[in-house]
Amino acid sequence: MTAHSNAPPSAAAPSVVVLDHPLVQHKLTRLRQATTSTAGFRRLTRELSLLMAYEATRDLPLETVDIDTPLERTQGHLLSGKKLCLVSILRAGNGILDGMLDLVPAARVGHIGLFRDPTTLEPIEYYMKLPDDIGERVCIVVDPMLATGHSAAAAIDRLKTAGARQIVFVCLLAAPEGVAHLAAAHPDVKIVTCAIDRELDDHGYIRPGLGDAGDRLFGTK
Ligand SMILES: O=P(O)(O)OC[C@H]1O[C@H](OP(=O)(O)OP(=O)(O)O)[C@H](O)[C@@H]1O
Ligand SMILES: O=c1cc[nH]c(=O)[nH]1
Ligand SMILES: [Mg+2]
Repeated sequence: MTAHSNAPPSAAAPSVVVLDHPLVQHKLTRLRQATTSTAGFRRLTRELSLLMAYEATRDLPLETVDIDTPLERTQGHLLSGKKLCLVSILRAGNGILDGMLDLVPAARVGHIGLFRDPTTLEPIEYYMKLPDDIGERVCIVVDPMLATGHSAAAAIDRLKTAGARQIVFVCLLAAPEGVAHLAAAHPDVKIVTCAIDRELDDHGYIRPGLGDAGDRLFGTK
């Protein structure tokens, strides 16, 4: 996959990677369409998760190992002892989590439950469970939407308090405001997204966007 680094909207951003691959853009366009069914939305999210995982795991360290093929002894490369933790921001993050676990089934999983207060747009936490050894793991935080960026920043605050040191944030769609907020709050966190949209509207929705990711994933509206 070709990963394309756009100019970050904030000077504080160490890296924002927008996946401009044709497969990603095709699936994202289908996902945006209001006529896409709940089943279709879920399937597309899962497929996009695999493609995003490819970029999100790009910097994982490898170690060289000796192996035997059926023909000869050679050297190969395996993921090193530094282990992964996928962290889903509930509930919409679970749509991405499912796909990523297909690719890295041995990863540990953390959950942070947050919902946005519809009036203040501030995140309200209702749940958190993380592996004890989170500080020794590379954390990939997943949530389909980076809108104001407050949910992502709050979740990453909690992760860092719990000891996490290496964090990547993965979303389907980002607003410029969300990228700027997250980059300012956590300049060490790499952001991987399929697109940076035009703007946030007065209700904090990403435009043109795809609507409410949780409702579309779980059919709650
Ligand atoms: O960047 P922000 O402005 O904080 O908005 C993004 C958050 O909003 C959505 O969750 P929501 O609050 O709808 O909860 P849900 O996953 O339970 O639907 C989304 O999944 C993010 O977590
Ligand atoms: O556009 C948006 C913004 C926040 N949360 C969503 O699900 N969609
Ligand atoms: Mg929602």
